[in-house]
Amino acid sequence: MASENANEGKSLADRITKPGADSTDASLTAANNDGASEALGGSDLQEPEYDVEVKLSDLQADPNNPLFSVKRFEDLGLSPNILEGLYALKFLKPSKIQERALPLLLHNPPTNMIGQSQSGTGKTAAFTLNILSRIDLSTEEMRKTPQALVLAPSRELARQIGGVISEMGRFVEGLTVGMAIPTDGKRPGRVETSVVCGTPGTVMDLIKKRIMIVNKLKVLVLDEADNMLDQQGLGDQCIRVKGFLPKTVQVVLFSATFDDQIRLYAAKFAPNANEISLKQEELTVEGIKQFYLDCVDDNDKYNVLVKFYGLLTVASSIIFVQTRATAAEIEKRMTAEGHTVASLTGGIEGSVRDKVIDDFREGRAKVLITTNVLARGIDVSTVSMVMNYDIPEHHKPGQPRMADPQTYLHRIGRTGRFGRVGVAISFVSSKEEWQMLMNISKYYNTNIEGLDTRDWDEVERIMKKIIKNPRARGDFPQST
Ligand SMILES: Nc1ncnc2c1ncn2[C@@H]1O[C@H](COP(=O)(O)OP(=O)(O)OP(=O)(O)O)[C@@H](O)[C@H]1O
Repeated sequence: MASENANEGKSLADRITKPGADSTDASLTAANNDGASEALGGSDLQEPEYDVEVKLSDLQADPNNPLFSVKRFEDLGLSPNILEGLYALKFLKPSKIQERALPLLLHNPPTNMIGQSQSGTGKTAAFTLNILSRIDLSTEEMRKTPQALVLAPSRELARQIGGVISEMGRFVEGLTVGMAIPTDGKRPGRVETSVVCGTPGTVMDLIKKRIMIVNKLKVLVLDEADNMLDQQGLGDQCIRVKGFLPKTVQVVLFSATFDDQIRLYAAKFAPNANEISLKQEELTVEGIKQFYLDCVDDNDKYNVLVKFYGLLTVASSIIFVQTRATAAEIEKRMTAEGHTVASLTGGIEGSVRDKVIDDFREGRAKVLITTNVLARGIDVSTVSMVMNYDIPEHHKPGQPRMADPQTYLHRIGRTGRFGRVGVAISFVSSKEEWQMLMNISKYYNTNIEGLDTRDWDEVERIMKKIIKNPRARGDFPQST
């Protein structure tokens, strides 16, 4: 039965242990096919997950759902060894983005792509299947030559994507996937893998030092592309990386969000691209129920937070804050009060970050306090609740506070993955913050409902009512 399966409710990323974790070189690790299956640590992916199947088949039959599809993976021109990887993962049908993007991505001659779909709808598999289809592993030399490069905004996301590619390509003979992420001061080794996943700064460094040779590169993917092209530092580095690549490289940009300005810019970065886009009001995921909690002032936010965690047992949740200092402060206070929490922010050494996120994935840590560093892409299926302790905002010195709707959408998208149900709760401690949240609500034409902190029984009742799906049992707030 599904509940006895150690992998119940786990997403692909959850099931994958860190790629190349055994390697002595922390930055440049190769997870080959054998390593990928070893990474499962004896877990049984074949075991039926009835709840998932029933739920997914319902959703995938609803034409309005982003998981809806009329096609089968077999109709999308994928090779048998790639299909085998999908079967092993129990991917029954493509999601809408996979169904639409794959024929365009796989078509020859290769054409650039700017692809948009809601959070948790399977963009990673879409670009992974294209990569696996395009790389040439016919000779030993080619197997050691970087042919596909995926850039992501955080080391955690780069590692996650590397794991997904290894796992999905576990039946593709000769596949190796390398990580190009900061090494905590250790000297990186030469990149001799056909697929490389990394962060732009490190990749740029490796290319400049000629540790990574890119003249045979066929595919460049920017995941979270709007973020990658928007941020001053990341954007510059992405442009410089692209400048080193063959002119024929297929540029693939994916994200859940592309505002108008970035879309124009993306079109320059990926010229003549096929585009798949969504309207602003189509971006929110139905399974994610959005709420806000009124707090008297900034200090009161902490009281409300611990009250919430005191009343309800939450298995896996993420608390998003605006600054590293707030993350450290909440971690300290919650730990002192006996809560088991972990914190991951940009200031921490890479190897420590890896341990924190791996502990969270494996369920050893249930509450993760973090900044926007983990707002995007992270796929941990057991996350049933996201807290916006601080409402995401743009920082423009000297200007009035302004909500950041894109970051809001990505943060809340860490729950409700691929048809699952989740809750997002934002803390509001002033009129200004309430206005910012209402602006976000208007931006997406979505409802963000108030929870009354004077009646915690009611709060608990509402929370429990949302999770009707038995799969959510045990990973959602329970009465203590
Ligand atoms: N066709 C499929 N069938 C079943 N599960 C799938 C399928 N495609 C993807 N998934 C699962 O859905 C989850 C979300 O996928 P993924 O992380 O690629 O989302 P995403 O669209 O990149 O989201 P985000 O915008 O948040 O980065 C993953 O756990 C993945 O394994």
